[in-house]
Amino acid sequence: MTATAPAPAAVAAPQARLAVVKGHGTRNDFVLLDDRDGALDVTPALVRLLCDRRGGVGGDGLIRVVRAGHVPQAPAGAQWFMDYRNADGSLAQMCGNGVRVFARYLEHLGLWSPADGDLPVGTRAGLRTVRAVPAAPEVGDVAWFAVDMGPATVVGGPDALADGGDATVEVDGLAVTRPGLSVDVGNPHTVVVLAQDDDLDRADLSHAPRVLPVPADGTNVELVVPAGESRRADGTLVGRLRMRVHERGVGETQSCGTGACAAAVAVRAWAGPDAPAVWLVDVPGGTVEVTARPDGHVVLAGPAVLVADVDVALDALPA
Ligand SMILES: N[C@@H](CCC[C@H](N)C(=O)O)C(=O)O
Repeated sequence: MTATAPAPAAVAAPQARLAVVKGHGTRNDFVLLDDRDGALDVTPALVRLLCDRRGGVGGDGLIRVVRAGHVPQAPAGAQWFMDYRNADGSLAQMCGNGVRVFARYLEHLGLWSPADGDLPVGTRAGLRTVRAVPAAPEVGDVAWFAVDMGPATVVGGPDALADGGDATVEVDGLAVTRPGLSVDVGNPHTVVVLAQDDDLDRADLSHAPRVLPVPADGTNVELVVPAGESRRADGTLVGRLRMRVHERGVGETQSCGTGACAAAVAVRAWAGPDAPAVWLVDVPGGTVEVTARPDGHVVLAGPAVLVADVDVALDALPA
């Protein structure tokens, strides 16, 4: 009689895992992915699943860190490329809150340190440079990052300003259609200035505002209320805005960095040459600072926070 070998103990099939980090800038939140060697196939479906707030990790967008050498469209001068995707899986050219969180993530990965000096980041909108700075004095003694966002331009030029805007925008919850101003910050924005806080609070951004003429590539819509000016101890005149935003490819978010730049540039263009160059923009998720430099570039400053390391069980995501 031959001995029967004992049955092997059941071994669970190894699960496919993906290590990601969750981070945010003024509660505009992102799933961060380290793909430094460009080995991952990040499909729109995977982005949607990871950004899903119930079935996935949850985020307004996904940011993939990849060496610029692995990205044919990366601009010259960058070692790292920020591959930004909206929560619906679509590509966007630029994310102002995201690029600060990108820098914080590189620091966390040991791939860059503020002590190394400025960080040039490749994006689909071109090169953006990030550096560590102290927060605006109105906010307190915390560490921020500042980003040279390049030029932010009123698309229709002076004609659009003279006409009160180059678009009309219909927002649920607001009785009348409003004029909007198109501003290019590398990605498209339409800024609507409202007269009072009440209007801003009443706007229903659970649906996308309807913009005419319909922008060919969609747009991010910012609703803005001017909230006065003040002087800092060093004499700097600072304007203040309240802002809510409906983002292309996402929905209403708690903050939008490129949107804050667009809002400050639009209000400044309407206000004329004596308007402040520095603006604090209060969004539902916090405060960012936008500075219009004499050379036409805008600088966006604000916080960048990492909140969790997540080991995602890819098999658990719905097919
Ligand atoms: N939240 C971002 C902008 C992200 C891209 C935007 N939704 C688009 O499609 O252009 C920011 O902080 O700038």
